[in-house]
Amino acid sequence: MNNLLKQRFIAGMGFEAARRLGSSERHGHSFWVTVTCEVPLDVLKQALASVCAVWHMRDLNDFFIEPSDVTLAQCIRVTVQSQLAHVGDGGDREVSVELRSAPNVGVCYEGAQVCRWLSADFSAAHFLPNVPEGHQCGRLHGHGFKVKLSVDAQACAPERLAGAWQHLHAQLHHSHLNHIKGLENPTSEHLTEWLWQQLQSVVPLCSVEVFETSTAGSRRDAKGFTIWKEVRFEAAQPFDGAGRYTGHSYLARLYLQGETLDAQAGWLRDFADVKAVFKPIYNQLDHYALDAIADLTAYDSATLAAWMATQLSGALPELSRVDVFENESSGAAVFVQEGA
Ligand SMILES: Nc1nc2c(c(=O)[nH]1)N=C([C@H](O)[C@H](O)COP(=O)(O)OP(=O)(O)OP(=O)(O)O)CN2
Repeated sequence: MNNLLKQRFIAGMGFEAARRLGSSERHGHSFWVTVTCEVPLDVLKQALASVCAVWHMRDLNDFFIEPSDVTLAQCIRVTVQSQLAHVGDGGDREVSVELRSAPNVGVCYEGAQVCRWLSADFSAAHFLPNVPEGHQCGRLHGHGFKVKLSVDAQACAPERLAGAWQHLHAQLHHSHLNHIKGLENPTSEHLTEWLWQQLQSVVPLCSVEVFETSTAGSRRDAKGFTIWKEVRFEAAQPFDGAGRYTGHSYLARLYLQGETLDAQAGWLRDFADVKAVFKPIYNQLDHYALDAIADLTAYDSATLAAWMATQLSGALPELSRVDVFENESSGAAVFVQEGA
């Protein structure tokens, strides 16, 4: 197998603006926008900043009759794309846009599809009955779970999505998950599958995500399952050619993908295994300077993510993507593609 790496930078930015939608009163939002594209991070940030600057502290109805999340995301995408048309060899750039208009709602524009998402919480107890003896998840414990439900934005209004979730929240909140039919082995993967089955005929579903802890979770979509595990580390980064350094509290997010789950365990791979495989890499990074790593050729987040993906792909054949963030506004994603 030859693993090809495709890298994309991720830039995030906020803006404050007012709007009136339908018959609602004029109200204010703290919007947050994330754009992903292959162009260098500083170029991407500049393009995003030029859109956000125009709308910041303005009334969005001065620009649009109905400044819905979908309209704003579409406009950001087209504007960023046109700003990037002159970069490198030019041509159309694939730009993904995620717009969060409130802490729990937003839209995501990827490829040709615009998805509307709703995030929500529920608190519940569970244990995993099929883990090896002594595994911490074999004991009865609990989580403040988060879910993120994404639907086709053109075919599902926010109220319909919220209504569909209310019904499920009533079943899950303050429950013992193992007692719910279909959740006898309530791994994150089984929870996403259960939610997928419950919602599929009710709303035009794109994906279901379950955040079991603040560092690990699972996603179910039409292609199958993705899980992620996050690890934070503190490192110094060479800043320029003159010997200056800066530093970041980095976040690495490792994604594993598969169509089917281990029948016994009910998961793709134990989150704890993913963390254990990452540990030797973590040990080289945490509280070190990045230029102490001999085979790291540059110190930006894309190079770091690619280096991690190369180190990890042998031990984690299901690895599909590695994200590295320097902070909330600056990061990169490296996609692992199986090549010929
Ligand atoms: N693929 C899966 N692996 C694990 C699941 C799961 O549902 N799917 N569940 C668990 C446990 O329930 C556990 O609560 C979460 O695991 P883990 O990320 O290992 O939890 P920690 O709090 O120990 O992780 P930190 O790295 O300290 O944040 C186990 N695996």
